[in-house]
Amino acid sequence: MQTKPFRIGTRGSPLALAQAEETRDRLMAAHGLEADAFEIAVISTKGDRVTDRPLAEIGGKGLFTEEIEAQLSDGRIDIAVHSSKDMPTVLPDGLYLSAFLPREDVRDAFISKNAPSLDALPEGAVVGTSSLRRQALVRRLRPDLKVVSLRGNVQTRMRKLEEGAVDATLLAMAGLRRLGLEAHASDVLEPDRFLPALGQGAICIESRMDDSVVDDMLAPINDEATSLCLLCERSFLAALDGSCRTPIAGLARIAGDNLSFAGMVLHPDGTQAFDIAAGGAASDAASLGHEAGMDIRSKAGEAFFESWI
Ligand SMILES: NCc1[nH]cc(CCC(=O)O)c1CC(=O)O
Repeated sequence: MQTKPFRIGTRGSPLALAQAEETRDRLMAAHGLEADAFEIAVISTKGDRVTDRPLAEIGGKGLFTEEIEAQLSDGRIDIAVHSSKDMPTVLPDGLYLSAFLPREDVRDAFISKNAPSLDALPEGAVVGTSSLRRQALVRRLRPDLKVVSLRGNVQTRMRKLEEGAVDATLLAMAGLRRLGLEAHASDVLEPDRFLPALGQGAICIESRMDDSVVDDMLAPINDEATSLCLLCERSFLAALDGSCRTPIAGLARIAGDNLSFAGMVLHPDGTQAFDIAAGGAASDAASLGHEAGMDIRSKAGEAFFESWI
């Protein structure tokens, strides 16, 4: 008798595939299964198909997840593997983030052929990134630089850099490492200066709420510390209710039973930023994140969020 393979849904970019394979490999190791017990199903999303416009412009939550979640909801796949940072805070009914893999490097990398660091770029140099958070942070640290949008997957962006379309770009260290491209990083930006995106570096697994077989399958590969950090970070994001046009950054870290969180919202032009630092028991991850979000909202004032939209 042939048993049905366990189906893992993912986008088709090299990074997404590497993440799906890492998940499969961890499941194989945890359950003593062979690779042929799994099938990786590549699913194309709107975010993958529309490549000529900035993401914030296409708008709509779940640009990279909708088609995958539709297949998950109706049982065509058993789990979906995502980058946590690309996941909206509200998921379709009946689905949830059921496991998080141990977090990779959370930091952003600075990549350039012309300068060893962001500080060393000559005045007026062009930095290409389509992330509103990275754009705002660069403008804040280096108002003299020219920031332009640069979309495409990691490889595409590296190619555009190579071709000289921009002097520098910024990418997540996590993605570079998963693709074996970390040697391309000219510098690594520390979170105290360049706060990463919420969820950066964490692979998450989405599944159906009523699927206890899948829950049991995922339990041994879930990383508890990453899971608590993401609970805090996603609660922060949910409390802020940020549109995809709001530059938002934040990072939770766990040491023993304690969780510390740093969060920030920025004006897209980098001239204004509000930040928050919080800490407490790791078991209070959700409320710490929520309160940090409410706090930063009242600090910034509602007008701040509406001033550029
Ligand atoms: N939005 C694309 C995306 N989503 C997750 C990562 C990196 C991997 C991660 O953060 O886990 C990237 C590429 C990048 O920002 O460089």
